[in-house]
Amino acid sequence: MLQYVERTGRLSSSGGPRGMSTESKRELRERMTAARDAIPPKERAARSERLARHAIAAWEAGAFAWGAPPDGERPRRLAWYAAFRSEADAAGLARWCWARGIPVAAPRVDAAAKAMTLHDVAGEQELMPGTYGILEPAPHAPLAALTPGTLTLVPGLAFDARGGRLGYGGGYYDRLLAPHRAAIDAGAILLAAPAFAAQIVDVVPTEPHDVRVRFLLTEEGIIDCKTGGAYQWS
Ligand SMILES: Nc1nc2c(c(=O)[nH]1)N(C=O)[C@@H](CNc1ccc(C(=O)N[C@@H](CCC(=O)O)C(=O)O)cc1)CN2
Ligand SMILES: Nc1ncnc2c1ncn2[C@@H]1O[C@H](COP(=O)(O)OP(=O)(O)OP(=O)(O)O)[C@@H](O)[C@H]1O
Repeated sequence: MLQYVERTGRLSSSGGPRGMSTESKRELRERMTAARDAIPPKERAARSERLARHAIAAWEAGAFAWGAPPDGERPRRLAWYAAFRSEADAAGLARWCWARGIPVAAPRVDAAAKAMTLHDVAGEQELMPGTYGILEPAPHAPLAALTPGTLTLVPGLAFDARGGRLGYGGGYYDRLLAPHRAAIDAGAILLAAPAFAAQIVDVVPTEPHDVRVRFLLTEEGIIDCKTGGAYQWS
């Protein structure tokens, strides 16, 4: 069952020190890395499973509808990424897509070119350690285009309720998504960030090139940053 809850309810922001607006990107990266690392691995795994369950329920309920209402459709594809370090892990959502025949893509980093490409993957067994030790598709894996109807997962260290995002500073996702901004703004490509609720802060410092995400996928529920709606599987 999927419940709609008011956003003043249980999905909380972890706030921050007073004078939050003066906290730099570097300070926020350090603080959020420490907050995420402090969650014990077993607890991270349990929260990641809850996150995936909320996301699956939201997908099934049509919360990730793309295209104009009332004909909004469920996503046709998932652009996923393999979690590394202490990141929230949305692998449960990717496995659910594979089991249903929904195409899944994952990124490969070309560090020299400072670029990232998406490739089709049919299962986790097709991934291998790449740049930064992150599991990636093999070089010969077919290139995947970001097409309308793709629910695109975007990683990050900190997020705010308006969809502001702070990554590791590589700019990989901003550059990958830059050519697709019109489709993102039109709601044809939906961006969703898997994150622990502890990674949500009052305000993430953003710059014009930063792409906002539409949804936050947390262990406490799904937040629609556009409408302020929150969804919980129960
Ligand atoms: N799981 C996952 N996969 C992903 C990303 C991600 O954030 N998470 N990326 C999202 O972009 C890309 C990889 N981006 C990365 C960017 C920087 C660093 C990194 O180690 N940065 C250094 C600091 C570098 C500096 O400041 O000069 C660090 O964090 O110590 C790692 C990955 C592609 N795949
Ligand atoms: N569309 C773009 N075109 C070219 N350079 C860009 C673009 N977007 C971001 N960059 C560059 O990438 C660098 C890192 O940007 P930023 O700090 O926003 O990364 P991030 O979003 O934290 O990282 P990531 O996307 O890898 O998680 C900056 O130097 C920025 O100028």
